[in-house]
Amino acid sequence: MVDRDQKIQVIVRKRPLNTKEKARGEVDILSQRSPQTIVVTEEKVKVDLTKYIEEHHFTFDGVFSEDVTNEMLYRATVQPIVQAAFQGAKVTCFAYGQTGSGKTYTMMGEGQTPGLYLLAANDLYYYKEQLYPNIKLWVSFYEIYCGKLHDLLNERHILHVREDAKQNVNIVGLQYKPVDDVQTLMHILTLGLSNRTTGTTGANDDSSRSHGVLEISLREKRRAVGKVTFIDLAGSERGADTMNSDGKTRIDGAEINKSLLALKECIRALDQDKKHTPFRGSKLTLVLKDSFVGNCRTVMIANVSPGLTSCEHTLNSLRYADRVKELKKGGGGAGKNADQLANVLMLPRQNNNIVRYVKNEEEDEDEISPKNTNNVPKMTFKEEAERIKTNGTKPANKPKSRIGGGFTSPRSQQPNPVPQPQPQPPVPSSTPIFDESENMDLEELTASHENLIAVILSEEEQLINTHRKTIDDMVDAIKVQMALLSEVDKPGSDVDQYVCELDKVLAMKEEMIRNLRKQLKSFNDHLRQEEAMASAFNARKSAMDVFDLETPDEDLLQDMW
Ligand SMILES: Nc1ncnc2c1ncn2[C@@H]1O[C@H](COP(=O)(O)OP(=O)(O)OP(=O)(O)O)[C@@H](O)[C@H]1O
Repeated sequence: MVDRDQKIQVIVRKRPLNTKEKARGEVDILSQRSPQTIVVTEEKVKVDLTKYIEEHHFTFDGVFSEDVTNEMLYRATVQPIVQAAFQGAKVTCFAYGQTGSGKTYTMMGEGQTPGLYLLAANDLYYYKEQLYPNIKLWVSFYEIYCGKLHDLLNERHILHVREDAKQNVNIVGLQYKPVDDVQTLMHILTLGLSNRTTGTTGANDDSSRSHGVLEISLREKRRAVGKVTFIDLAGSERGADTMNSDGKTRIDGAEINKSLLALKECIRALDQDKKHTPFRGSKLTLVLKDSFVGNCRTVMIANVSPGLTSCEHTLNSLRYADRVKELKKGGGGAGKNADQLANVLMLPRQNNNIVRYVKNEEEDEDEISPKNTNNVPKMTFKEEAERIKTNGTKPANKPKSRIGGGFTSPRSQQPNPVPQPQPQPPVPSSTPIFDESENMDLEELTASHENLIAVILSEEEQLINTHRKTIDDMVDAIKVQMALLSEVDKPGSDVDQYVCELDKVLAMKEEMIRNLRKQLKSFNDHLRQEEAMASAFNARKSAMDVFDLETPDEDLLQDMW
């Protein structure tokens, strides 16, 4: 059983071999040696093709074998800390692991077997009824997919994250449903899960590429008391799709990778009582900011698959979990390379020569958040419009406008038909396509790729916001022009005034389009650059694989001697 006073518990759960794996005659490579230890038995082949076995030992707060039920797991891990939520704690439980390793089975359960969501809810209701009758439970359920938040209880509506003046992170528009009993919660969860799996389309879109976040908040009247949050993380191996042939899959994979690395750093900061938590490192950690500061109880469950074919992923999952919380310094699965592994990207080991580094804890959080390396000015469009209003087109001794001036016509006016934006011709890329790639090694290439993906993700969001804002402003501009026309048609109207106002409106429209196209071009250039970088990487990687085959590593040569 976990120690209820410990802030972080890292535990490992092994699932049984499934029917397919058994039918294939797969060997079980995982054995639990003690309640805290698990051993991976990896079969390796020397260059002379003789086989040998390498054992990897890992120690965690708890190791649970395939015989352990969801209920047993719950009693030992989450139940001891659930009640703390009524005393103001933020209880958070993560399920981490490769696709198919049992994350959803653990969280949601299957058939008649309830998962942690329902087992915890049962206990929360029990405590509420027995001890805290004034507290109400509210549920929200959303997913983070490709860096965007979707409300699973509101038809996958896109949600936006905002930080207020007090630096509280708010998810604007997220629906919270009151739940008075476990049956209602069950119903809500089923609805949310159906939105999670059916709401996506396309070959690469599935729930294993998204993080599912279920939050049960405890509130007394309007006051937040505490909360229990469950996060069914994206399949950990999805982060290795960063050099896939499909651009969307690559960007999505990089986002997953970034979020899992940022999550590891945030939990480590919590574990080590660091003053600074790098929660801005990803959308996932930003929305979970609350779970990394103050009165927190966190359980990370690393789900692992036992089959030989999953060996690489299982080792990566165990190494990740090992780094989340170091139980014994320099030990566990990290072994002699602990320091280096602290920063290694958790890619399958065939990509081991691709080493990527994240910032260490001492560095400023702003350095960890994606850098805005593009040339798009930081100025918001509103500021840009203000600038034009005040500097750009303001005529000297401007007569007071008869129609109020400016773009913002009152919302109470009759809506005008929204003009469709003119189709934009493709913008030729003038940015040099990744000239330096030829001089970079794989490590530098991977780091640059990571930065570029961060830029692309933030540019995409900015571009869509600017586009939306441009359409709104264009509608306002049309209203202003219609008002101008109706004024100029009146007998005795001031034509000079009309000319001056119309000129101002047209100049602003031109500036809007210019700004939008500038962002579009930068985004487009970066997408092309990313493609070029991915193909440079793949070419370099293939060359290295050939080299690796021809050059056996030193350990193996020594073994042979
Ligand atoms: N502990 C377990 N006992 C019995 N069956 C299990 C266990 N864990 C997982 N399974 C089975 O393994 C399969 C895959 O599990 P699950 O869907 O939970 O994986 P996952 O990690 O959530 O994958 P994804 O990332 O695709 O959502 C399911 O059919 C599930 O029934």
